[in-house]
Amino acid sequence: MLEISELRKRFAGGPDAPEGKVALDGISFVVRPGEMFGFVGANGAGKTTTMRIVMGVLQPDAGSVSWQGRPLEYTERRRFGYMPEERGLYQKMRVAEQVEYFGRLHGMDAAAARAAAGDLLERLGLTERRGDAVEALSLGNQQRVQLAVALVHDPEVLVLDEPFSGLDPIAVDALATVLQERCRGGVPVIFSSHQLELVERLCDSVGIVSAGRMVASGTVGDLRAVESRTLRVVVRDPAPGWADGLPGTVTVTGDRHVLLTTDGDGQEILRRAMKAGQVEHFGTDQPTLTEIFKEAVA
Ligand SMILES: Nc1ncnc2c1ncn2[C@@H]1O[C@H](COP(=O)(O)OP(=O)(O)OP(=O)(O)O)[C@@H](O)[C@H]1O
Repeated sequence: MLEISELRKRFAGGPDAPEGKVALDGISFVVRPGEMFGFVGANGAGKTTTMRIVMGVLQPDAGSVSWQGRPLEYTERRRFGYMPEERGLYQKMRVAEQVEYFGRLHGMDAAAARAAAGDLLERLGLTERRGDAVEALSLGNQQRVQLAVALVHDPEVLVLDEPFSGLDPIAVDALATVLQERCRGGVPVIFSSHQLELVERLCDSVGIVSAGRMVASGTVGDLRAVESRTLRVVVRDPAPGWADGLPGTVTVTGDRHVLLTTDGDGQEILRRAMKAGQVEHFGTDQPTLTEIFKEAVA
């Protein structure tokens, strides 16, 4: 597994902030083979810094990164697939040639690189653009090429900084399918994203980072379990004042009254609701990842 332990990083200050900036304040998490890990957090929370340290682009002040129980070195990192925040493609090089070239840089022979590039370009919807220079592509299509470059050498681990940003819904689905396949094949995948519905849909586990610290992590199910549950009761045409004295808030739409509460005795609330009118719904709402995120970083 990939193990990130107690990473700390402070950037040197400039004239405006001589004390410097603590970007990471003890970040730890693990990603297991076959696990898709969604790395989420507000702008500036520390996601990119963490991924750069994992990839050896930056050195931490303290902490360590290990893969399969051993500290990560250049040789292992070479077998990783990385999509950096600062996208890096050769603008004049043609699309297929570029993806093949990166495959060769990772040690593939020419035939294997050509086959893998052709397959990925097909999967990511770029076959018709394979002969175009990268600079002639739209930003979203350049992003697809960047993804093909990260994936071409069949990496052991994938570290992707906002891979879904700027992609249209068709490309999002194509990339999600490719990543899920790699994951099912045993590859740990870390990706950062601000698209929380997507993270919720795709990821086995999620880490929420805030100001350089991991403030919540686990499966979306685990994170939900520690959230306060909201009870939702919908009563049709109830007697006036039916919810007086009950905890929570009532909103009225037409003849439907909706009571939302995180407190109180559910059975008592149900009895009152049934006495007051026709109960159309009685149950707890599952918080979305967006709601969990907002609470965790508040
Ligand atoms: N090279 C640098 N020099 C100084 N400060 C930096 C540097 N790189 C990052 N930082 C600071 O470290 C903090 C973490 O930044 P980082 O890019 O890791 O956040 P992020 O979670 O990836 O944000 P975003 O969602 O906006 O991409 C920020 O306060 C940022 O300004």
